[in-house]
Amino acid sequence: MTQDELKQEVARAAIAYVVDGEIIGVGTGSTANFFIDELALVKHRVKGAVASSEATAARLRAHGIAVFDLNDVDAIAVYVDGADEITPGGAMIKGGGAALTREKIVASVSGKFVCIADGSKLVETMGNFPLPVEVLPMARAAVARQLRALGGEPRLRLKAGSDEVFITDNGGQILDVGGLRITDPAGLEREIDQIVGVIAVGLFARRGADVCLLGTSEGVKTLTF
Ligand SMILES: O=C[C@H](O)[C@H](O)[C@H](O)COP(=O)(O)O
Repeated sequence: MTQDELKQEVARAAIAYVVDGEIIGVGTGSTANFFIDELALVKHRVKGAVASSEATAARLRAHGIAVFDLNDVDAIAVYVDGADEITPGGAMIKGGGAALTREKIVASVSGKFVCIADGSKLVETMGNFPLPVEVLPMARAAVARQLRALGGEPRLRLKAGSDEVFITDNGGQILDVGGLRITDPAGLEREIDQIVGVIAVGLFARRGADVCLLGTSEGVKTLTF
């Protein structure tokens, strides 16, 4: 099976977690896009969605799914999103698609985090995938120095195929931090969160996944944490 077929399988499996009549939290990225397309097939079952990015909001709307502002929503039963890496304990690196801050906010008010990922995302120790850190533009160099002091190798994210700096939906910039071997995800998340100028770090350890639907050649495996 191709990676896209695995993503589609887990996206389809995630529909089992949709709660009828509720507003659902929806993540960002290629796997989340497959989920949005599956959700569209059962859209009569949900009241609508809270989106974790402008791109996700646009895709939901294109399918005729109502998009709610998080400020108008008290609680979300289920949040469905992909991951760049996930450990057997349910900690994740996210933000390859630059949506980490809004993803973290929507996940924080959601009762259940359902991670959907192809099997290549499961790792014993995270860090091969450079850790995204969203920063205020004026603090970029100061934050980068502190990330270097933690042993990381930060690189400023540029727009694909260009020399222009990538700007997030929030007006932030992203430092992709290589060279880390993340043996204590919750500790590192706390440490990076405390650096002044950081908007959010793409480590989801203190609020990790509750369930991971993992796409493998033997079918969808369900990991619960
Ligand atoms: O910012 C993007 C998100 O954290 C994505 O969930 C993550 O990058 C995984 O994306 P994909 O499903 O495209 O591998």
